[in-house]
Amino acid sequence: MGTRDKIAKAQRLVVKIGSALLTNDGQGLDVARIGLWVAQIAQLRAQGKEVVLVSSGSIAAGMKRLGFSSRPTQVNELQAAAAVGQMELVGVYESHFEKHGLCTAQILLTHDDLSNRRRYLNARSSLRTLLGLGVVPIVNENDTVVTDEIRFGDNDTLGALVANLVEADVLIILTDQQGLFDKNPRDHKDAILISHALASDERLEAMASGGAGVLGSGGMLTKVRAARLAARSGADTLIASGREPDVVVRTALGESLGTWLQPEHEPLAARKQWLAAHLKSRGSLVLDAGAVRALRRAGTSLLSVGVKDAEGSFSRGDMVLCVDEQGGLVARGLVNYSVAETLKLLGKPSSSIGEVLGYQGEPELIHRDDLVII
Ligand SMILES: Nc1ncnc2c1ncn2[C@@H]1O[C@H](COP(=O)(O)OP(=O)(O)O)[C@@H](O)[C@H]1O
Ligand SMILES: N[C@@H](CCC(=O)OP(=O)(O)O)C(=O)O
Repeated sequence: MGTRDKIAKAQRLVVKIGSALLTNDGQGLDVARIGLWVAQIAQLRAQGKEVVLVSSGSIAAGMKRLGFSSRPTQVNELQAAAAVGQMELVGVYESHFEKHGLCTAQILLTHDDLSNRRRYLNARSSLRTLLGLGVVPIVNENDTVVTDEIRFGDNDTLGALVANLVEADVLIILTDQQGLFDKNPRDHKDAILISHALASDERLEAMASGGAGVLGSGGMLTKVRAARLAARSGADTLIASGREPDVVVRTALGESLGTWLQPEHEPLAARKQWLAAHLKSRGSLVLDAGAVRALRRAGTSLLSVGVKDAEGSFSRGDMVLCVDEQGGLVARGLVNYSVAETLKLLGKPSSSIGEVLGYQGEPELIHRDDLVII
């Protein structure tokens, strides 16, 4: 079982601070407490570690500034609050970090920035450059321009994707509870803290499905899912209380605080991680039993001979789901042919592609480098 001293050994960490913590019971930002988290991050930096901070709080800060007494429901008002509040949020961080001689940078990301491979590579390169220069990047979702369909929504997911992006060793999620309990501690006095688990343990989702607090967005469920996402690139996740004094520093010294969720598998290669996490599927392919076996056991490419049906509106290069004949998800991958071409190739050997389509493309429907087995 992995241990929390990994924080002490970690070279690169992502620290996520949630809305539930950052705000003074909905009364704007808790500036004094932000100073305490900044001091902990400064200690990590002083030990030579690179830290990316993912911080929520723009909407809560903007609400106070604009005099909204409750969280607006209209998207344009939420976006206005985020635009106003983000200014204050980064200002507070900048002034706290400055006291420790540290320089900060603001990075606002949207789903598109991470799902478009070129922009993903650009985001990765700027973050790595900033870290190399000793800067502490402060990331938030670009709430002012996102629409509902493309929102990350909660910052736990964003934190995990950033951990993937920079290949962090550890993702630390600071929230208003001591960690993940076996049930929502807000509703159950007898809830028990989970100290260690594998991020992939399916029982965690049921424990975490108790909903979010008034100020937060995703609750524990998005934190558990974030841990699973972070595990794809090999990162361990700590979910802990940001109200516990010096929680990060004490954990690094070996104290058993919070919930530690560790990866089970070897990290996926960066390209496959990106594939698994970012693209929305445009259709699906139904695989026969032989193809399912070949993909699962031998890690082969997917050939048209093993595909029985195709649906959706995908083009060459789009992401499709590969399902078995019972509808169970087997893999995701980038397909080499459009849906119209694929339908013509169903059940046919690769050697007939030239004859069926009138031109010779790749012999595989999906190359194994472009496939992620689920
Ligand atoms: N099993 C659980 N263990 C701990 N907290 C839980 C659990 N289920 C639901 N929660 C809720 O999740 C909340 C934290 O999530 P959220 O409000 O989204 O915070 P943040 O803004 O830090 O992301 C807690 O206040 C708690 O009420
Ligand atoms: N991007 C939003 C934060 C979304 C949010 O509240 O997320 P979380 O902290 O995970 O509950 C903001 O800055 O207000």
